[in-house]
Amino acid sequence: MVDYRVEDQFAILEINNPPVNALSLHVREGLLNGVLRASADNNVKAIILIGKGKTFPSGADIKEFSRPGKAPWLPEVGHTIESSNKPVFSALHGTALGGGLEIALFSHYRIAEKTAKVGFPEVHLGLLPGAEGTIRLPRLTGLVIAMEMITSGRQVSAKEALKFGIVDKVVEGNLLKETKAFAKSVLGQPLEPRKLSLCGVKDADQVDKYYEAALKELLKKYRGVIAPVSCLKSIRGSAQLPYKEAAELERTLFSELMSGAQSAALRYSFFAERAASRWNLPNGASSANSKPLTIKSAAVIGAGTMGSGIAICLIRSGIPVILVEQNEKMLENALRNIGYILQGSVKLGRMTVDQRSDCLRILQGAASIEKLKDVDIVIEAVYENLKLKQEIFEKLDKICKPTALLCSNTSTLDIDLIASVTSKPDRVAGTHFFAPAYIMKLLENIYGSKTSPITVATIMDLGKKIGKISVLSKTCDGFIANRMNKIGTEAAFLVEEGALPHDIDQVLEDFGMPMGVFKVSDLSGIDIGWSIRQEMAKKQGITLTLETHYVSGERYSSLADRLYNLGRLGLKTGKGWYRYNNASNSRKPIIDPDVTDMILNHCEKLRIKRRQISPQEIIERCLYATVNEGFKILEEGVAEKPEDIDIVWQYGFSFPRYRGGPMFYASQVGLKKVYERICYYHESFPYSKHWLPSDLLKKLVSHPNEVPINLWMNYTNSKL
Ligand SMILES: CCCCCCC[C@H](O)CC(=O)SCCNC(=O)CCNC(=O)[C@H](O)C(C)(C)COP(=O)([O-])OP(=O)([O-])OC[C@H]1O[C@@H](n2cnc3c(N)ncnc32)[C@H](O)[C@@H]1OP(=O)([O-])[O-]
Repeated sequence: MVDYRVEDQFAILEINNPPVNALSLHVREGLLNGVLRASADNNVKAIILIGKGKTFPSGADIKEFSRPGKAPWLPEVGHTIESSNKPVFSALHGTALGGGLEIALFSHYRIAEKTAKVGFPEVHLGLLPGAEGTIRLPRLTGLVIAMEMITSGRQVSAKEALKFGIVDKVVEGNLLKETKAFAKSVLGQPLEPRKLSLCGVKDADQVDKYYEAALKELLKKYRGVIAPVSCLKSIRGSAQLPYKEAAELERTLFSELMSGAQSAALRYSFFAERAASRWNLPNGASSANSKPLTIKSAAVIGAGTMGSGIAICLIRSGIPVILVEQNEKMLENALRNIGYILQGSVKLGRMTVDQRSDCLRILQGAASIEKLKDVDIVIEAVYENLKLKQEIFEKLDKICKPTALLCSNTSTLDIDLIASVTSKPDRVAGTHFFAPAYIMKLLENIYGSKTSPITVATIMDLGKKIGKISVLSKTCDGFIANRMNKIGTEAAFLVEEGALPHDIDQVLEDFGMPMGVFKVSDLSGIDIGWSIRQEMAKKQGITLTLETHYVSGERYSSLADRLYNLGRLGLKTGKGWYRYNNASNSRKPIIDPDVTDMILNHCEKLRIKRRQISPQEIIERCLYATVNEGFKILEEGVAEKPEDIDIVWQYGFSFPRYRGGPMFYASQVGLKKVYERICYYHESFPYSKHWLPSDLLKKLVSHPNEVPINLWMNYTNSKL
């Protein structure tokens, strides 16, 4: 794992632990032994640490964190490096992150290849740099930069690292050769000034001021998240305490974080995100054995908010797009708006003026779909209406080349029904973007019963290419995201029973959701949900009225329909579940007594006796109903694994990552407890079939060993 060789009186310790040279036990042993051996070898003048393959170590081995670890620990390896009698040079390329950067900070000198990046991403895992990174970085960069880098987890370029004093030289060409050349230029110089444990923090006298300012920012930016504040405390220790005591404080804070629920959830999320990109179809096809097609051109049908957003995602990645819209005025507006949105990206420094021009150059509008005969993929993003979509797909089937993929941005409709009107259902799939499509990271891809593995591979690959996190779902009503989302349904029932919209929003926001469900509903538009409900009613051949309380034996709340009838369509009309000050263009929701009156009126009409509802009940009703549906989704194979569901929730609904996602959250609460509460609510609300306990969940609780291991992750069994 660490190859040792001597060349030109340099001991080269080459770390070889693909794919990212993580600092696993054998790497730590190899480094420790290698440094001791080189230090004792009279033929060696200096030691070079370098990574084989694509990178210098990108951190500690995160997989080791879930099992009891073994010495030597990283700080011990680090101190052996620093106290060597020979100068140690770290030669950085790729991504020198976390423990990797800490090893470099124990070295006496750091040389970086021009394209290298360095950083401390531990905070994203709910941790802090635990091998004295929080003590050493401030000694090089000063407190402000160290605070910013460590609490944000930002990776900085080699050039920036040089400016900050993190690296001593940036080189181009052969990294090892350049490192040797640099080493020769400093050989013989005293090592003591290069040992960070012997240096002070330059701006230590300012620490309280910097700490307070940074803390204020962090509490605002990362509400409810523990690690950034612990990082800050440890950095403060680096300035206030003698080195050894600061290191002890860092270790204590690190251990606290490591044993906490947030880090467990964040580490799970790291692996879940990577697991979600791997997929298996029931017919044996998988991401491992299916090759994607190359997408060189695309078309988007419908120039509304979604269509325009999808077009932006594609052109930003260099894929030429034809945006189709029958209504000329709307097309003109959409093209102009896309220009404005990209202008906004330029202002935010996310793209250059030239990049914006390149994007706009590969975007063209068209009034009819006749022009789409040569494109590789079509993404339809028109109104959520099956008949309309089928008409479009029927036409596309005739116009597009036989190899073109035909995709729908539907959020609920059955892909098989859409595919059924085409002659090539194997080429039809769902590509469900989340609004705003050019910001939200999730792409929920949907396969139907006839979708081919090549089509699946291509849309999953396309997601990655356009910077999305792709998750695969089998077709069903609502797919993973919307089928599972029972928060809105239960929230409306809770309002009928006694809570008010802002009570529920507050509880959900305290839980960590960035925005409560009623605020989200106002933002996306009350009419959106209304038309979905109307479509559903039409399918069932029923008419919904404001007094409808049951639909096909299922409890139904018409509260949102009342808002729709009042023309309260949400933010766009200045009124919805909340009121908005349109005069000042404010998006800030204001509690509206008219809504409270409407709710009380509604309850009176339906003779519902209102009661006090606790925050605990709000969380349980909103989340456990969702989790129960998640287990049904797993049972039916709609989602292949719980990780897929959790990633959908993190990236589609901004579920707090530090809680892992609804399925992981349930495992942390304890599946037995969750199951018991689901049974209790099922008894209390027999007319809501989403409370009918999932068989899989029941089996997991009563006979965990009978559940196929790939359906659930290791974390769960320990919590049962
Ligand atoms: C006594 C106290 C001791 C305390 C010691 C504390 C030390 C320290 O402060 C703590 C840390 O370093 S915490 C760590 C701080 N460091 C970080 O947080 C860095 C985390 N890593 C990254 O950000 C990205 O992986 C890179 C940017 C490195 C590469 O991106 P890319 O090129 O797109 O590649 P990719 O697709 O992302 O990954 C490829 C494969 O590698 C896998 N894997 C990756 N890193 C791993 C790791 N550290 N480990 C294990 N595995 C790791 C990954 O799962 C995937 O596996 P799969 O089976 O193929 O799915």
